[in-house]
Amino acid sequence: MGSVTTKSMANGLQYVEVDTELCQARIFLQGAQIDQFQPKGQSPLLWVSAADDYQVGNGIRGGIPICWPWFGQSEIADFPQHGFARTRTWSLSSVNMQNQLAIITLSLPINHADKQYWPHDTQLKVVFELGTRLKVSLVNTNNADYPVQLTQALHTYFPTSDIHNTQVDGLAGSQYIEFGQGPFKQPHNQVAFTKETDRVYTNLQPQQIISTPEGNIIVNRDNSHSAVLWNPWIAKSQRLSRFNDNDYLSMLCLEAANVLDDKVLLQPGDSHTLITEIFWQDEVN
Ligand SMILES: O=P(O)(O)OC[C@H]1O[C@H](O)[C@H](O)[C@@H](O)[C@@H]1O
Repeated sequence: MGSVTTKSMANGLQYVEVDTELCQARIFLQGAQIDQFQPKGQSPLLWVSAADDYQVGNGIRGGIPICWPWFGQSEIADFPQHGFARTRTWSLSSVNMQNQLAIITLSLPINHADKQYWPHDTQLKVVFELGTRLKVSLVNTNNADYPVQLTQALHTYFPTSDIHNTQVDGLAGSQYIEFGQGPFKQPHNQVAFTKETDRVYTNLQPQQIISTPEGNIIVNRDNSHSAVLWNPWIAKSQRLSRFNDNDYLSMLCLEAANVLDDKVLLQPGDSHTLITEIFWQDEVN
């Protein structure tokens, strides 16, 4: 039998600790941010910077920050990068065990202050399904009587022991925008890392494979035709908060998204679920 326990850090940050026959995981209520997921007998699937000190009000530099209700910079100056969901305290709505899967749902209460950013009557929840795989479903529902538009991303940080021996496959047919330039046609099915990479891909196939010296990580997306591929490389690593100068050697982000022409347009009463599922290709069962 597994255990799912709610705990607190000394500074008050609350988290849900999951320890089952299939995996070990940890999800913070702040940001509904999962920072640890490790299938039993396998390597961790999520990366977190050793420089992060888990402060109240900061997103954690690793795991899966939830970028919502916009990705990147808002069109409105002074609005926070990647929205506000990643620094708010979410409510733990339910915890279930189904077969050996732990299923944990959190929802985001929109308080009075947040209405300056998001005045719309919508509901946001996230469902984590934790087994040998990690499935994350971000569910938006529009309760307003007018259409609502948003962008979003599950900003997943993946580990590698050597970025120089890491590549991402499954990019054929896509196009990308990088550093404000483009769109460029993606020339090959795969990308390796030799410099700062910060690409917003559109028209993207639903599966990518990250090959690392530790093995292949499968990244599936559903209801998403866009994704962000990011490695800050040397100079940006030195400027990033909660990030060590050499951290770029041991991580990459591949972020399941709804951005650019893949943004979400919700008609009154409609729902949309952005899904990502990640697992080691050679699962141990
Ligand atoms: O530092 P943050 O606000 O967490 O953003 C971290 C990164 O997120 C995304 O991947 C963006 O494409 C990058 O440009 C940005 O640097």
